[in-house]
Amino acid sequence: MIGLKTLLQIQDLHTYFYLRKGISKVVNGLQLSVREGELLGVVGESGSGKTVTAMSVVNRVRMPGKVVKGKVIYQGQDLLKLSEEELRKYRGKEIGLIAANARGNLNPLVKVGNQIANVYLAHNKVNKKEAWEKAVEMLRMVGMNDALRRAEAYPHEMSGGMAQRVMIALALVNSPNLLIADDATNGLDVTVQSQIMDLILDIVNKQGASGILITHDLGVVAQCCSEIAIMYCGQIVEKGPVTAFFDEPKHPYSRNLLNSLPERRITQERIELKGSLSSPLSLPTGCVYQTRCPYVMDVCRKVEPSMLHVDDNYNVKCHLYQEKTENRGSANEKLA
Ligand SMILES: Nc1ncnc2c1ncn2[C@@H]1O[C@H](COP(=O)(O)OP(=O)(O)OP(=O)(O)O)[C@@H](O)[C@H]1O
Ligand code: NI
Repeated sequence: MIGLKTLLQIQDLHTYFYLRKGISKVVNGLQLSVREGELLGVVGESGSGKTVTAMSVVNRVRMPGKVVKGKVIYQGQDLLKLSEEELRKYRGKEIGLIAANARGNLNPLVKVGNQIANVYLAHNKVNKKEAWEKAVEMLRMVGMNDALRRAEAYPHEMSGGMAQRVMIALALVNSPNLLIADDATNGLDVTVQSQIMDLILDIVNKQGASGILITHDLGVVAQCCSEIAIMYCGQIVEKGPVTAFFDEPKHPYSRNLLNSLPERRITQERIELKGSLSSPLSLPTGCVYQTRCPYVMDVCRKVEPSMLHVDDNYNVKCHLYQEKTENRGSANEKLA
């Protein structure tokens, strides 16, 4: 995978919520890049800011939230600098988003077939009939029996699994270059979950697209993704190839995550660790993980670590590590 072109680069992203009780710093200087053809799994505890990050990437954070700093560079263009109208050319076309909570993101008043057709119409030179046919074809592709009849249905007439499939059809109808799936299978039963995962993988592979898979399921990441990023308090604290990560996670938080799994078994259970995340309303100075870290040092309470490049395509945001220099190899002895 070395040398592949970067498709998306998130630089120093900060997204804050301005609440009555203070400023909630939900995303704090997040750095992340996705290369072409890569499927990146993003994992983190509930509340670590995964969804807010996904919404920030497509500039859909609304008051009281706001992206206050940073860049989201997609194929050389900073998406955060675009007007709403310019952005629309990217959303639903270049970038497909499967949002958490499918039903809440569908329009309750419009037949699902029309919702898909409208997204197709907006980006393609076709007439209404052709767009409708495309919608039905998409519903078929996402595994709906009786797609023609389903296209005529309203969201409330569908089960959660069906609504999720509609969301996927919507996200994929214009063959996006980048698919962002936020907890796409959350709340669905296990069989439907794996069908939907297969579908996403199949489409990403067939279209040569890139994907960001936001999930609690380390097993899915181990099975499906080429890269993994670990999120903590609105930052990516570790990112690297999946095989290297599961061989030897580097950040103390990642180690804690894997060790918390029964017999290091990778399961589908939601991640829950002892102690709680620092509140985004009062983040400590220095490293965000200092309050839970067994290796905490003085420097961690004073200086925020930078995202270090410790090995080929491998990054860790932790004072225990040193930037890889040409002759030194990876500095990973301190945790051994
Ligand atoms: N509209 C909002 N107003 C205030 N705070 C918000 C809002 N949306 C999100 N937050 C806060 O941002 C933080 C991160 O939320 P987010 O939904 O991104 O977490 P997540 O990692 O996606 O969690 P989960 O795994 O449960 O989906 C939380 O502390 C949440 O309370
Ligand atoms: Ni979420």
